[in-house]
Amino acid sequence: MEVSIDLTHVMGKFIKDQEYQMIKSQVEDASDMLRSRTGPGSEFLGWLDLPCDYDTEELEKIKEVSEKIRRQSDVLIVIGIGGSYLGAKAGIDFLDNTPLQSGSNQETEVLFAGTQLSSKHLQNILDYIEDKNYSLNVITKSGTTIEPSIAYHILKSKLIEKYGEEEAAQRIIVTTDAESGSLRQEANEKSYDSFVIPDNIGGRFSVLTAVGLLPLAVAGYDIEMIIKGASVYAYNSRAQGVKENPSLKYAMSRNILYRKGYHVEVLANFDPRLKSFAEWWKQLYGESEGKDGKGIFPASVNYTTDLHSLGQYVQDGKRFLFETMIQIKNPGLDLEISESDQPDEGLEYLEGKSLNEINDKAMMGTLYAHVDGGVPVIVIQIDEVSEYVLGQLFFFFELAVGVSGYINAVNPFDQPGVEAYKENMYALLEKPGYEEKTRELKEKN
Ligand SMILES: O=P(O)(O)OC[C@H]1O[C@](O)(CO)[C@@H](O)[C@@H]1O
Repeated sequence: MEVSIDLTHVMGKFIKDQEYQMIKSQVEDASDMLRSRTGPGSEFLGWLDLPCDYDTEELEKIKEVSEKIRRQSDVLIVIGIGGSYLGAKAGIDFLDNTPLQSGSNQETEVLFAGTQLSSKHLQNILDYIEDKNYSLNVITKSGTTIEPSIAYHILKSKLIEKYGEEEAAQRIIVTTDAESGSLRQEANEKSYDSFVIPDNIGGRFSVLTAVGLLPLAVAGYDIEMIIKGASVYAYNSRAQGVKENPSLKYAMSRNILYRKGYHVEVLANFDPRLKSFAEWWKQLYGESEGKDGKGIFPASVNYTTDLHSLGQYVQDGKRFLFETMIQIKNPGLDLEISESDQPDEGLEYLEGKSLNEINDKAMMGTLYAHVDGGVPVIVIQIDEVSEYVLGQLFFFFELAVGVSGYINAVNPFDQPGVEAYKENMYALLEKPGYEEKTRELKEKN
């Protein structure tokens, strides 16, 4: 497989063979529970067979609608938050060939709105699209999330102002629940192009549905190859035990480390194309595992940049961290260091070497240093940057978190904790239905 895991730098020093042997049966039980759909949250396991049983009609519809958007618009604004945008952003930034701005080399640029409540951010988007043709893809499973609802409200009224009701309806694409919510109703009434987020797939596991695939197709990427990568990984992993299955090995090793007091996992990359991928991973792991007073806290660093900031803490600070480094074996483009015309520049030892080679040494140097400093380092290797590998990587992490949550005896498919702030916010905004909470919060002041 194009995604593999290397435990050389944790086994022995941080994980004893007996620990591995003793947790093995728990990992296999957790995996069986997932596969047999007998564990908590099993009504949300639609993602598990999704890539292998992909609905070809749905895929064709995604491609058709993406072509229509590409024909009519310079910009697609994806409106969504959490699982309703992180996967698309992760994929677009991972596959992006231009180092400076996400999506900027594409015919139709993909921007994201509704990802927070900043007026400045929204105004920047409004200014940017002023003289451009654009479409909106509003993505929300619940249809009630406040950030995308506000962004949609503002952007839709601008769209209608610019194009009129009739043409605006050709430029709005809704991705939401099959039946419930006002957005579904609006999509039906106005005949918008629309996609369904299946009931049995939670937001953070939805990247391989139209949620992630439509924006990726609009950005010009081969979504069939993404599904192919995920399906090959999903298919092969079905028959594999802990010894062969990279997701199970990952779930196993991080749980052994967690039990030994390594409570924070730092996902480290050595390529900015993986920066947004880490954001997708943080939501997937944070919402799936952080509950019932338990769970590994998922954090991320972007090396070598962060070696000059957080690197100090990782090397030398409090010892409760373990690192998971993603290594791209063939990163593609490789610049060579030419001969210097200034003899005392101090770079002579690098002449003739390439940037990828130097980056590789930076990674190995960091890995050895961190292991010596008491940080266990798991290495996940991917062959290259491609749609196929992206599909594999998405599925690798989804499968691992399902198993990992079960090993730690939590329901990895719910997220009750995110409601607390929402209730307070609604009460403070005096939303009807929250009167009692409003009174309670006002008494705090
Ligand atoms: O797609 P929705 O319903 O707008 O939700 C967006 C995100 O908000 C959350 O519910 C958390 O508030 C996530 O689980 C989800 O991905």
